[in-house]
Amino acid sequence: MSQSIQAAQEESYGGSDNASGSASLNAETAAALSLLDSRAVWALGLLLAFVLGRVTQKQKLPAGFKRLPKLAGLPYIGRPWGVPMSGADAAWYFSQLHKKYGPIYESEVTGTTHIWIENDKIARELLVHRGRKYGDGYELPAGAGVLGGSEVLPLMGMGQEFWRHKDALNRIANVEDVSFGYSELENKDTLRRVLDSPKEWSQHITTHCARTAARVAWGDARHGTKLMEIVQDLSKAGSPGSPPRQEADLRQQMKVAFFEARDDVIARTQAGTAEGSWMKLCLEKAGGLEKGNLSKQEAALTVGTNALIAIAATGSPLHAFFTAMCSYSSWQPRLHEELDRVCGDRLPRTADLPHLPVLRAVVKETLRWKQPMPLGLSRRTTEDDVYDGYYIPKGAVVHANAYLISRESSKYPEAEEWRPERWLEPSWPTYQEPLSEYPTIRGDAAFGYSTHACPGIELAAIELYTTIGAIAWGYNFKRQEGRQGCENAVPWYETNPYVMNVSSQFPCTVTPRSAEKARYMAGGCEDPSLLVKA
Ligand code: HEM
Repeated sequence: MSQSIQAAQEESYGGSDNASGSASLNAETAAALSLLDSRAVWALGLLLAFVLGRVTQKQKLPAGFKRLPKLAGLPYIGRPWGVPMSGADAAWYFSQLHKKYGPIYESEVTGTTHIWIENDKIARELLVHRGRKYGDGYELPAGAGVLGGSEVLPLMGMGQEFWRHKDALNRIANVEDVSFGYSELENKDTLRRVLDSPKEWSQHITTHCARTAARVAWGDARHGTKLMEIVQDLSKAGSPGSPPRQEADLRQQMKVAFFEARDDVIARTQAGTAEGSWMKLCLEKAGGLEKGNLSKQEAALTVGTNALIAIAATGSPLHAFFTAMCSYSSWQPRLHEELDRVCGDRLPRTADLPHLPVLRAVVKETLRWKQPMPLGLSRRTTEDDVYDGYYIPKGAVVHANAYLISRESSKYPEAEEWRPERWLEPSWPTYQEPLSEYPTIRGDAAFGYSTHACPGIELAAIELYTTIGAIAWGYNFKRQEGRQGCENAVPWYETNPYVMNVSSQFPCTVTPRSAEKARYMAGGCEDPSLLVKA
């Protein structure tokens, strides 16, 4: 076909004595035509595949069941495109689909059915009440190749091994003093670092999370330094196209760090100098741990990955708190008034929490507003199921979209706004009494639903309440004004495909609330080498 059109074209140009010009023209024309040709073949192929797909799809559905609303896609390959890779776009993308397809729908990617759940009622019905059918592990991009599903709890499938690890984790993560008192000790040092270099507030928050997690995990904050590097590398290794070599190195790096930290606790326990920690509990098989009976190797991996998750997960709402303070500064006087009235000239403690409803509302609303895991943690179904007449196949990947669930309009009017009053005033649908107990982040959907739901919720609660309380007790926060403010916008929402959402550092002016508070915060810092960003 292209040959005859080429001949006709030569004729219409009437030949040429410029041989090279003619040759290049012909080459261009031929290329364009072959592109046209290939487009036609593609179009025909796609049409054929579409028709075939419609037929086969209809055949696959068991009799008597309805098919969930399904996102359009290509047969066989399904819909591998669509979900934006990063930024607020992902959240926006799903809100548009939600409007069109409703609260539960499916899509297909290379033969796997993905189920998208976007309301709390359905998420609870499927993931809680039928939890065992919806609890199989699903390899995440950030986990694939780094640590296998058989080694870390969040990626494990259901079964005896899962329950043995889960039981052990629940025990170590829920002892009477979940943070062993380290959270409050670290708060004081963090305030000191922010005083020393306030522009580096984001770095200080990450340092705070790493030190606290390392102390809780191994009784020594120094192990946190390595974890900070690993958390950064882990997100890089999870990027599409990252070389397998890098993942293998990271896997090795993680294991070395976890085993070294474990051996350090063994040595300190033998010397009688080990402070309280998850690892010490495991080694002593304290608090009923003998039941789970994790080997030393399993304990090293369980404690290590738990510490890594704790750093990334708690860092997210701590960053979001700065965003909220810069965007809704009128709440600062109300928060300061409560903290001064209840705590006076010292930092807030766990025992103060029943008297700090405004602080708890600020924390809960921050968690709702900027979900740390906006698209949840995906699970696989272990058997076929039927919901409301709709067929959900075995092996489907189920995503509970935390971002949209936390924005259901009947429950959360003005959902895009950060409004702590929705937890404090009876006119809002989410209000609950008594205020000495509510609002609380315990049981919050941000910690997941399924049998895999977060075992770190108690530690997260202590850390978020006391750390945000301490920072708010000591400081005023202000976004940049004028031209600088326009150039350095406060980030709205950053979702990414790697599970955890943490905003990057943005310019925020952080100043001590008074000279007296500054003097208090200046006193003491356990590790002065961490005062300035290395
Ligand atoms: C603000 C802080 C945190 C948030 C928002 C958070 C959220 C979550 C979510 C959404 C899940 C998945 C639940 C599901 O599959 O349905 C999860 C699982 C998990 N979290 Fe957290 N988490 C936080 C802090 C922590 C901390 C401090 C620890 C450490 C003690 C921790 C350890 C874990 C572990 C080990 C899992 C996997 C559990 C399993 O697969 O059974 N998390 N978390």
